[in-house]
Amino acid sequence: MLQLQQVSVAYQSSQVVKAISFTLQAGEIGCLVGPSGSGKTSLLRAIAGFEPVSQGQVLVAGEVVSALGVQQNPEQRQIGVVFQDYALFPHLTVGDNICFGLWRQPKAQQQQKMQQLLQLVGLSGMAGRYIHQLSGGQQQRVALARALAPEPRLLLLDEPFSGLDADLRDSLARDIRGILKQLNITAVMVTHDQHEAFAMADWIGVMAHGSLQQWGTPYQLYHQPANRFVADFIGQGDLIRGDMLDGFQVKTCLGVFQQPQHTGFDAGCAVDVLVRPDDILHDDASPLRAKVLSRAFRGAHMLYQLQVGDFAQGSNEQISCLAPSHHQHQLGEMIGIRVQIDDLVCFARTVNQA
Ligand SMILES: Nc1ncnc2c1ncn2[C@@H]1O[C@H](COP(=O)(O)OP(=O)(O)OP(=O)(O)O)[C@@H](O)[C@H]1O
Repeated sequence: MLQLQQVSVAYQSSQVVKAISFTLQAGEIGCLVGPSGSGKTSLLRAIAGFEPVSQGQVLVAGEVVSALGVQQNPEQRQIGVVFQDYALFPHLTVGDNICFGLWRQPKAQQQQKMQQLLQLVGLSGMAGRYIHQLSGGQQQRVALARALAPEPRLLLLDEPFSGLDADLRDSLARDIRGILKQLNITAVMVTHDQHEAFAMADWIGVMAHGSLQQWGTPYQLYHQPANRFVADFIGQGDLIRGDMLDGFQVKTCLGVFQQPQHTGFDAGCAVDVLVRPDDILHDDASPLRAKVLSRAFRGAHMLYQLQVGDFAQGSNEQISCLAPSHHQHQLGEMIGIRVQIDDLVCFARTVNQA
């Protein structure tokens, strides 16, 4: 449904999006995440037709809508956009906001469509209200209904939840995903919040400095990050030193870990091994001991920062452990841990990190 082939975007001479390619099938939701300035909005604007591409092409339903010398305007593309600030018309009612893009249709048809959409976004009975009479979450639902009204081929959402508080963001993201799936709408959302991306996306693209670092499912990004940047940006984790015993096994201060596929590193290579907090299980009976350096209460869980390795040898490796919060341990205490790494992720150790 949406295909990006080597898409670049430049402002004057500076290239801010660099040769990005990905594909979304009909009904799939993709999210672009990345730090501020990584080029997410510029890429979204190029897909929408608000910015030209400086290289590559964008295809919607197999048709080239952007390429060098080709620039369909946003209306021709039949793309709906939901902006960060909702961009609703304050002088119009909810109903009139939703009908705004339907002016070509007969009034009765507009009203019917509007009522259907209000029901879909959970705002039945609110057609007569003005925008300032709605909460932020309700306003965002109106913005979604307005973008969906002309039945776009593709929906683009630019940081749609950033003005809302954290609890509401998560639940609205899940609701909106449900609505888009119900309508089988293909969508691309930009966010810098990975939790939002996890709640919404079938596919996530991680961007840094204008380049796509990895395009994958949420599971792949978390468990099989392609590089250090993705490992660091997605989820929490620590890197500990490892030495490859062969292509499949690595020795660390937490023991030897292995995986059935070749790691890409040969015997003797010095690597860093990614350890996620959920790889570390707290177990008082375990002979593997770790020292509590700090702890942070997270409601159901306590996040412990632990020192591991041979302390006598001056090891200062640190990992995190997410333990049920009714296990209360003091700073400096030695606790038992077990390690359960299902996906082994190794990166070449760089000189300054040795
Ligand atoms: N109209 C413009 N003219 C010139 N440079 C721009 C323009 N818009 C964005 N940029 C620059 O392009 C780069 C990418 O910006 P962009 O807004 O696409 O990033 P982003 O990842 O969406 O950031 P944020 O999360 O802060 O919105 C930045 O360095 C920005 O300063």
